[in-house]
Amino acid sequence: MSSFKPKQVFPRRKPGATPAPKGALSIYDPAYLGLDTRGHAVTVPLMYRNILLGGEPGSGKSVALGNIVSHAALSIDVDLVLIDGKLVELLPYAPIAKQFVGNHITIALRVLRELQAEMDRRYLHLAQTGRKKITDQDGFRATLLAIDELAYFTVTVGTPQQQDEFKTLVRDLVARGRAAGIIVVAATQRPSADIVPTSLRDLFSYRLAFRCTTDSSSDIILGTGWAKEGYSAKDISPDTIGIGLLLAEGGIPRRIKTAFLTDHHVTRLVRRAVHLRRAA
Ligand SMILES: Nc1ncnc2c1ncn2[C@@H]1O[C@H](COP(=O)(O)OP(=O)(O)OP(=O)(O)O)[C@@H](O)[C@H]1O
Repeated sequence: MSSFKPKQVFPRRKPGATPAPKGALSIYDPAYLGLDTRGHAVTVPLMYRNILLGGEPGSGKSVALGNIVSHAALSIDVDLVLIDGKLVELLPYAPIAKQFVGNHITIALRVLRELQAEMDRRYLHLAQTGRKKITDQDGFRATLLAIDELAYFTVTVGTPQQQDEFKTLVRDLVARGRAAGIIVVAATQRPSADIVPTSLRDLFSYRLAFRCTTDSSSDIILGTGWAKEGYSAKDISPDTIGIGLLLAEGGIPRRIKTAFLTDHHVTRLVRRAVHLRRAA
């Protein structure tokens, strides 16, 4: 197996700006997710992308989401907005998050509305400057919005109106956020059409399906027809936690094993991220 050493990339800066602190990563560089079946490192680009993670409870979604959020934590050129219906999964990253929301739909809606307004401001800037997407030279920081458990906010808590508003805001951010430098990474343990309708799923350029109970729930994450082609997350054995099928835009699903950060790793990583962000 090959071992992966994350590139220590110094975020690109405007000419004349103070240099980035040593060891900082950049959101413009791909995030390390784990290994493929040949032992090769698997990375996913984050900037201008959205990522959907799905699978049954305990299959490894939060660990994968943690890998992505960890890359963003160490990337001093991105703000983290974390919405965690389970409260405890993303909580360790709260010290470096611009906004952290637990299992509170009213606050989650307020944060999403603010992000939508920010996205609109950025589109106005793009329109005024005749360009199509925000870059690191624009003076706008990238934002990573991570949502752990879509279903919690879209079917479990809140009134039907709040749940609908949550769905609408997330859909808008997934549909229009990329060019505005807003990355959405969302996880769900309920891969069903009411939680992830096709029209929403298709907006995610990267999809990662962990073990699913049926071929159709696997297809809900990866896309219709993949199970028939032999790519179904139903075939992942319950004993193999952290194994998933990763579909990258335009490719075919690839079996991967995610890297596993222990609580201790995460604590140390966040401490490092706090230091890097203070020094930036
Ligand atoms: N890549 C991995 N390597 C080793 N163990 C893993 C890996 N991924 C997950 N696990 C183990 O499986 C447990 C469940 O994983 P995780 O919390 O990510 O599942 P989940 O799909 O988010 O579950 P739920 O939907 O119930 O929250 C983890 O606490 C960890 O012990």
